[in-house]
Amino acid sequence: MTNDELAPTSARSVAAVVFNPVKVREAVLRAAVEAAEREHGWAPSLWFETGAADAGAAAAREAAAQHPDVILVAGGDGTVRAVAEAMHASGIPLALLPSGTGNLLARNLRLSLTDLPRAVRGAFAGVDRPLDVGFAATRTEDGVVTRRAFLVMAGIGLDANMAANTSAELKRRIGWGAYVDPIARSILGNAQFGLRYRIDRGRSRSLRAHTIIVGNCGTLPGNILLLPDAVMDDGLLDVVAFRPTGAFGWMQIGSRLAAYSMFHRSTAGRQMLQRTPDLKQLAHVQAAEFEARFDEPQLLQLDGDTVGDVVGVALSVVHHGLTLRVPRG
Ligand SMILES: Nc1ncnc2c1ncn2[C@@H]1O[C@H](COP(=O)(O)OP(=O)(O)OP(=O)(O)O)[C@@H](O)[C@H]1O
Repeated sequence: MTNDELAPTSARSVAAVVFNPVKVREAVLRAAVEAAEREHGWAPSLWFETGAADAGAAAAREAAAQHPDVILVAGGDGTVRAVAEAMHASGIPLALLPSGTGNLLARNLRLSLTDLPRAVRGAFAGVDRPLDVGFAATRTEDGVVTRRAFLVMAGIGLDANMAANTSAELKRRIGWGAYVDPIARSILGNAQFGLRYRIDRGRSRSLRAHTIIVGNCGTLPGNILLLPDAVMDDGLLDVVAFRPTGAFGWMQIGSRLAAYSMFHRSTAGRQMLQRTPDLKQLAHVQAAEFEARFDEPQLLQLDGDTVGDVVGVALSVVHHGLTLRVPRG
């Protein structure tokens, strides 16, 4: 039976499932979804596969065109990013079934990464919460401007090189440990780049940095808390520029990130962190918009996927641009 034949004809609710067949065990996923349909009296769900050349945009558009009550996304951050970009304006809630390697969005939302039945039940009977959607308008050397969404982070410099140089096979086998080698090489190379930037359309300033990360969420791979002030639905992006000078600078950044992870868990710890002055090597600012022009083309990554070299980027946020459906509690 095709999805058209299954399209909702009655008052029964219906879900759409967009899934990455490379990342999920389809039979297990279908069994969990069918169990939830029976439990909640929903119509049979509509199914859409992502493809090697299209990480989810086409599937998400087809899914949204059927006006389902919720769209479940089974895949990693790349799949979620592509799906959210294509369907966020529809207003249909999105439920995550984390199935990637990093699952950074799910980690930042503190969702279970292993309990598929719970994640599926959450899609059928969870609660809706708003999420800000980041947008990156990039300009390439030949003048082409492209606008893409991101939900977790945009990274320029070391961060984007890490995303580009980490082999998918290694990531699959050893997870985030695969990032150690590219990080080490980038630190030893200590390549900095020059840029001119503006915050919230203010004065243009220049800066040299090793890497710049602009986050909607604060936690990096390996559970490293990079942006302790980042809140996913506050209408703001958190911008941090890594500007270490030599090995000592990297050590200071390392100790500061360790302190974030250690103290952020308690209220007293968070208050102490708020009183601690920013580290010069780790300059941080919150903004609704961050624009940058680079002296040389720089690699950009969005939610872990490399976009390519860009000469400029404007990063902004749509406050409550997406509705997420998450499990209760
Ligand atoms: N049908 C398919 N066949 C082959 N490859 C696919 C197919 N559908 C999607 N892909 C590939 O899967 C990639 C997206 O993977 P996804 O983001 O789901 O997982 P991940 O990379 O492990 O996630 P994370 O960023 O969380 O580590 C896309 O680059 C896309 O090319």
